[in-house]
Amino acid sequence: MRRLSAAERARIRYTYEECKATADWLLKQTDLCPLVGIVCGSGMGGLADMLKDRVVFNYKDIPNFPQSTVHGHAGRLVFGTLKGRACVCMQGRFHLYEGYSIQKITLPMRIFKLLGVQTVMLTNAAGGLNQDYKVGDIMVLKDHLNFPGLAGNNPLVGPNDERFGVRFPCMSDAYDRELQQLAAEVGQELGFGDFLREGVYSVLGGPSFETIAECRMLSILGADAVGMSTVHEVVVARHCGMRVFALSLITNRAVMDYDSAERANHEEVLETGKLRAEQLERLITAMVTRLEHNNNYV
Ligand SMILES: O=P(O)(O)O[C@@H]1C[C@H](O)[C@@H](CO)O1
Ligand SMILES: Nc1nc2[nH]cnc2c(=O)[nH]1
Repeated sequence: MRRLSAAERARIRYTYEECKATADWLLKQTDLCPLVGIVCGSGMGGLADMLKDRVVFNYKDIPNFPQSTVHGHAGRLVFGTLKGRACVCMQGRFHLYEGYSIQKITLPMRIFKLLGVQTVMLTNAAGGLNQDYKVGDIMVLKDHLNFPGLAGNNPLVGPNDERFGVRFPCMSDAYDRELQQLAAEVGQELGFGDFLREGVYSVLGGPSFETIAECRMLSILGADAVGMSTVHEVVVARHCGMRVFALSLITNRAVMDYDSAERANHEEVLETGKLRAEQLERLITAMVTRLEHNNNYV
């Protein structure tokens, strides 16, 4: 992991004007006006390579952007087209456990909004809690359990700028139902029915994986999968009015049994990402080509 400077760590949030300056800086250097923003989960950075006519920015060169510090998160913002549709893709995301504030790890969602993005498609690697799930399954998120948020660590804590959104955003419609339906249709057409699921994702702070008792608790509470990301981004994306679709690649089975010899590890997570890379690319590409956008959207 790269060491963070004290100054990088200290900065908690960015103003509307600073976010706008970052978005304008990016827009000046590309002719593309992306309507779709994609976030690559651990080991899924290959999704960004499917874009054509690419313009690539290293996070370290983007004003106000944090830096990726996790293996499997390259740290590049890639503009490009997918079957002619302009997209922007984060090849690497930020996590709470990297030491950034929750406002900072979600900054890219506000940049997406100011770039003109209307639909955000988030991917993540997650441990499967649902006993019916297998490694390699793709779970479309229908809801989440936000443990940091329930404990007071929500990215919207602090002064609210109405130019982004309202003080008290609704989350009962966080995951767009039409997009879930579209994923199911496209998945069936591609022959992915056997490994496409839908479920509830629970987020914890990480970086330690869960104990057996924690996995059992999450399962009892209704979670189908557990991870360390996505939900914070969803909250900020919904706050500023973007449509959200999210999926988890089940990269490992959460250990629920004291007799089990299984041990969660990041290498297995990255390996499973590689094995399902092609199917993930096909699912996302097919969905993007069928997304409808309102050109007058503000
Ligand atoms: O960015 P995601 O949520 O895909 O990353 C998951 C959670 C941890 O960062 C890592 C654990 O292997 O994968
Ligand atoms: N918290 C958590 N995150 C993961 N990311 C990939 N697998 C897992 C897991 O088992 N637990």
